[in-house]
Amino acid sequence: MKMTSNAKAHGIDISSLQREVRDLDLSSETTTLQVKDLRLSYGDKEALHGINMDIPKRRVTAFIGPSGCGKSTLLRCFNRMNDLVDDCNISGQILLDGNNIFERTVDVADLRRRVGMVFQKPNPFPKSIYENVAYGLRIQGIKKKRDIDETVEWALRSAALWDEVKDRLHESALGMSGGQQQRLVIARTIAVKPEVLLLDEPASALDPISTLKIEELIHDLKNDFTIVIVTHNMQQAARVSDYTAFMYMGDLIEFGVTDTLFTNPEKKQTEDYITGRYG
Ligand SMILES: Nc1ncnc2c1ncn2[C@@H]1O[C@H](COP(=O)(O)OP(=O)(O)OP(=O)(O)O)[C@@H](O)[C@H]1O
Repeated sequence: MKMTSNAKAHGIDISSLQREVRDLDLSSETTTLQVKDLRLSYGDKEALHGINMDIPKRRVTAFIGPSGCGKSTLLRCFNRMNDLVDDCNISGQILLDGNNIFERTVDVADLRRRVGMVFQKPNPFPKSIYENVAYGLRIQGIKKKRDIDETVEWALRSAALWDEVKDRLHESALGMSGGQQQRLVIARTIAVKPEVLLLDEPASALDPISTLKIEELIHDLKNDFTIVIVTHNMQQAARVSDYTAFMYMGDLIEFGVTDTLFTNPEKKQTEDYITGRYG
């Protein structure tokens, strides 16, 4: 069944997206990541001013908003990548399956396995295609070749890359196209079976065909993973996500079902942004 809405915002015709009609409702979702009064400062400049939100399990959540509003900063909190930034102070909580990820006892390497991240620019290791995907498994101590072979194939198939690379698994990953490299990085990330996949503008460095493949991949992967994607491309947010969060200057302005947010936003700031009045 297709959507029947004719609403258009920012040139986005939601009715043309041909998505299944589902009764999405944030309040009836299971929460994977719960953000509670999260504040973050770089030095004396506060970049997140107290964010509260529940990221739903096995859905795609998009973060949109003008440059500098804090999308990547918030995304990086979910696997504590901001720990690597000097002079960065965080208060509040993020609960992953109910446990605060900022607790001292949390093993950050384990957290980053459970919450994997893919960046804007594909960053394959200078190793073979096979070894890129096997890398995380070896770190986990998996030694049996058959187990590694099976997971490498599963991850490459899940990343819609297997058919393109199965005959050259032992060639360098650096010889792949940018779009293939990004799918390889996604395969590498999912090989260790994370619960959450963070995607920071994963297609912005790619051509339109590779972008489409990444978007199709996101659609397939949400059956198994909770996905959070930062994107500047509102058409992309509308195409791939179930829920969208609109941020502005360090605040979460509106968070809800993507189709509703794009066609009938509650807040004027959201409407101004999606209709192209600023940003
Ligand atoms: N490492 C850092 N050190 C200091 N300030 C930072 C750092 N990273 C981000 N900021 C500041 O924090 C604010 C939010 O930045 P962030 O990159 O999260 O925004 P964004 O919405 O992802 O932007 P863009 O869409 O341009 O990537 C900005 O004012 C930015 O200058």
